[in-house]
Amino acid sequence: MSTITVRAPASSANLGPGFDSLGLSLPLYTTLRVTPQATTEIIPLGEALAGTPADERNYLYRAMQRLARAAGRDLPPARVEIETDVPLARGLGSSASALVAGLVAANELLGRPLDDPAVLELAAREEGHPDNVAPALLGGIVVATLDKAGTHHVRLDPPAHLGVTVLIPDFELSTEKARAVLPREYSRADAVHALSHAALLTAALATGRLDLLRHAMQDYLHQTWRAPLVPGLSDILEEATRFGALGAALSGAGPTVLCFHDARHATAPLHAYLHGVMRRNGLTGRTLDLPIDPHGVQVRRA
Ligand SMILES: Nc1ncnc2c1ncn2[C@@H]1O[C@H](COP(=O)(O)OP(=O)(O)OP(=O)(O)O)[C@@H](O)[C@H]1O
Ligand SMILES: N[C@@H](CCO)C(=O)O
Repeated sequence: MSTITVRAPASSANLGPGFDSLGLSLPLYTTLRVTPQATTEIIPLGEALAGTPADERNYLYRAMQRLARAAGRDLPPARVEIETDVPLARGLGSSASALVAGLVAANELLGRPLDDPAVLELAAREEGHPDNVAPALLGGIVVATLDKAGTHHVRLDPPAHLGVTVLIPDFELSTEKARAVLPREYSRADAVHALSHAALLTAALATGRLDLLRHAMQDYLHQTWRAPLVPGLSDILEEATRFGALGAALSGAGPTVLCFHDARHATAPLHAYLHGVMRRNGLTGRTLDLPIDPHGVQVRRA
């Protein structure tokens, strides 16, 4: 019986002002191996998934069932192995990566009853916003909307030389908690600030205007409210460009912080600065340089 292997990448959403609408794909992966067999077995592998259910309550398995339901089909029994190197609840789209892996694996298992736009829409509705699931599916940088009319998106190839440095602190922050601190209403001035900066950022990324990132990534819609949950965030947003960052933002709902850098230049000063911020705030964590993943979700049959 052939095994379907699905590898869905991590992602960084918002990029500052693109709240719930802009994200990019990063090369850390959730991997799902599905082998049809007589009974269903769900096997989370590795320390990172030690606390996740090894039964039908598992988030990826529920995603598989969700797709089968949307397709009006029953999920055949299978051995389902799950691995991930996306850190959970850190603002790197672990839930979107898991959701996309589950939906795509079930779609493959069932002979692709849903086309790609339908899988994207299902993923965006399940997650509640498209800014992690769209880059996890499509790779690159994606700007996407989700409304009554469904999802609409444009995928951008990353500009040449654009690299990412992430600071991943050693503590979890659930998206639910980080959304609960946001105000219900905003002023017109805040709305204009947000949409003008998101529009400028999208145009800057589309045209390779890396010089505009610093200004275009300014955001008061969510980062201001979330800063108390992420020690050091305000300093990094203010100071990181002095150490080689092209711009900085809270990654998704945090606590990871993303800095863009020019991949032609050394990033050692930026890493030293970010570690210094962690030390000053009594935090531990790691920093990583990553390219933007151009591929999105990948499927292999063996
Ligand atoms: N591979 C996985 N297996 C089981 N559950 C997972 C897996 N990946 C993520 N999850 C679930 O998703 C939760 C994290 O989702 P959450 O939306 O809070 O953060 P995130 O997706 O990592 O970050 P963000 O949405 O800010 O980018 C985990 O606590 C866990 O319940
Ligand atoms: N746009 C989402 C991403 C995290 O899931 C947020 O910032 O809450």
